[in-house]
Order: sequence, then structure tokens, then C-alpha cells
Amino acid sequence: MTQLSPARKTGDRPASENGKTLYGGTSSRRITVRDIAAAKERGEKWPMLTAYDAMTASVFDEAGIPVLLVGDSMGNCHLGYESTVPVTMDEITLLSAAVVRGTHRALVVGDLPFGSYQEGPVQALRSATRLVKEAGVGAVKLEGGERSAHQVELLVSSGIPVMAHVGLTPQSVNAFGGYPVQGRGEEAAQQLLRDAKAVQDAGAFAVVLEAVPAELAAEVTRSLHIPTVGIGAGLDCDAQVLVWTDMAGMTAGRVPKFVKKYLEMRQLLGDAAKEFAEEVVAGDFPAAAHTFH
Ligand SMILES: Nc1nc(=O)c2c([nH]1)NC[C@@H]1CN(c3ccc(C(=O)N[C@@H](CCC(=O)O)C(=O)O)cc3)CN21
Ligand SMILES: CC(C)C(=O)C(=O)O
Ligand SMILES: [Mg+2]
Repeated sequence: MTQLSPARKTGDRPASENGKTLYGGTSSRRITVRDIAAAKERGEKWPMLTAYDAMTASVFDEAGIPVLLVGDSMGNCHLGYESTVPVTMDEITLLSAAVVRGTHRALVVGDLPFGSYQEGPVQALRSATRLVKEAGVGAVKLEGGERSAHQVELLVSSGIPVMAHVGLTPQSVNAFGGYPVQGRGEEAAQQLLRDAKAVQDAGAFAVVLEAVPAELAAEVTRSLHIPTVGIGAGLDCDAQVLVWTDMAGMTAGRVPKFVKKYLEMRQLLGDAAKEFAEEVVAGDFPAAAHTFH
């Protein structure tokens, strides 16, 4: 039998045999936040990737990735900005709609961009409502722990599932002065625990832990009943997320230390472009098979 997901530590049969796992499951209906909660109950780990267009999203959907994040990392990965800070609601809405159109099964989460929720719960609800109505996302994500708890509460009570994001919150790059690891030292660790608890209490269905020591992420994961989604947060989170252009080796320049490259896409695509160019220059393309008469 092909094992689509690893057997659980208990030595049970692979959870995929019942057809209900997030990754490797056989159900073709769209995944919901209830499925995410059930996975934590089963102790099942799951993968999440970013996506910024329908074509790439359909590849990940067909590969069985259960949750796709239309990250504001589109700013630097896709739109040529220096950071995520300039990304607008128009940009997130346009690309989120494309990702929803490209998928059948994945839960699509739209990232609320910088400036679209910081004014308060009412602004957050206006922005999140737009993403749900115009793009069709199943959930939204926003950055911040205690400081964003009121926003999370109003969205959730209005019927919009929220993924929170604590630790390194890249929209605060100008305040952090870069992208340093968070939660180092007793005081910072206690603050991170309070942040994670605050968004759980406010009703978030999951929380991203970015760039925090593995031991602290493990402690947060043990103390919450909602799943933690790690990025640079060690092995003991319930889920793992990577920016797709990073894991595919497509991102230009340096990538964070927590990235593993599963493909050298930049190199491969560049080689293909050069081969096409050389055939054109040499008069070898198009051949008979690509020609009408
Ligand atoms: N392509 C891309 N990948 C990402 O993971 C990502 C984005 N863009 N844009 C938004 C944020 C920014 N992120 C970043 C960017 C840099 C580091 C980084 O270089 N961190 C240092 C940590 C050094 C330390 O404090 O010890 C590192 O060396 O990894 C981390 C996260 C994560 N997000
Ligand atoms: C790195 C993930 C969690 C994110 O927020 C993004 O891609 O924008
Ligand atoms: Mg983001």
C-alpha cells in the first residue's frame, strides 16, 4: 500500500486509510476550519504553502496541500517590493480570487496586509469581509497576539475564521529593524505564550509561530488546543508553512535560514529560457512539428 502520510507515533494504521486526513485524504470537498480542528485532535501534522496565482495554486491543490496562504509575502516574492509593507487590499484581493479559482479542495487563507486592520476591529472586519465576499477565501490571517485580540474577536464573532500570527511579524520590519528571531530570553518567551493564548481565547482557529526557538514553540504547541503552524519554529509544531518560491528555489537572492529548497526552479527555468533563446537565434525553432501549412 502506498503510504501517503506517515504512520502516527502510536503505531496506528496510517491515518490516511480512513480518507479523512488533511494531507493524503480522499475527500474532494473543500477543507474547512472544522477539519483543521479535527486534525489536532488526531495529533496529525499538516503542510501549508503560500500561493499567489491560479496556476501555481492548482499544482499545490492537485498535490494535496490542504491549506494555501495568499501571503502578503507576495510583496517581495511576486510584486517586486522590498518587503510586505507596501502590499494593498486591492493586491491581496485580486490574487486571493485567483488562488480560489485555481483550487477545489484547499482551504484558502487570505493575509490581511499592513494597514488594513491596525486601526481597530471595525476596520479589520471591513477588510476581512471584502476578502471573503470578493475573493471567496475561507479564512483570513492577521499579525499580532495580545495587540490584535480585539480584531480576532470581532471577525470570529462575525463568522470569519481567523488564523493569527505571532513571534516574528514581518509587517513590523521597521520596528524590529530587520527579521530577528523572537522569544529569546525568559521575558520574551512569557510574552509569546501570552500572545498565543490571547489569540486562542479570542477565537483564532490556528496560529502561525514565526522564527522562534524550537523549545518555546513546542511549549506553545503543548499549551494550546488550536494548531500551531511553524515557520522557523522547529519540528514540534502541529503544521509547517513555507513560502512556495523559497521551497521551490525560485526566490531571487538570500532566503531565511529556516528554508529548505526542494527544487532548484530558478536554475531550471533559466536554463529552459536560454535553450529556447539559442534555438531561436540558431534558426532551429520552430521545427516542422510546431509549424502550420
Ligand atoms: N521569500 C520570503 N520568505 C519568507 O519566509 C518571508 C518573506 N519572503 N517575506 C516576509 C517574511 C520575512 N521573513 C523573514 C526574512 C528574513 C529572515 C532572516 O533572515 N532571519 C535571520 C535570523 C537571524 C537571527 O536573528 O538569528 C536568519 O538568518 O534566518 C527571517 C524571516 C519571513 N517571510
Ligand atoms: C510566511 C507566512 C506565514 C506569511 O505570513 C506570508 O507568506 O505572508
Ligand atoms: Mg504574511
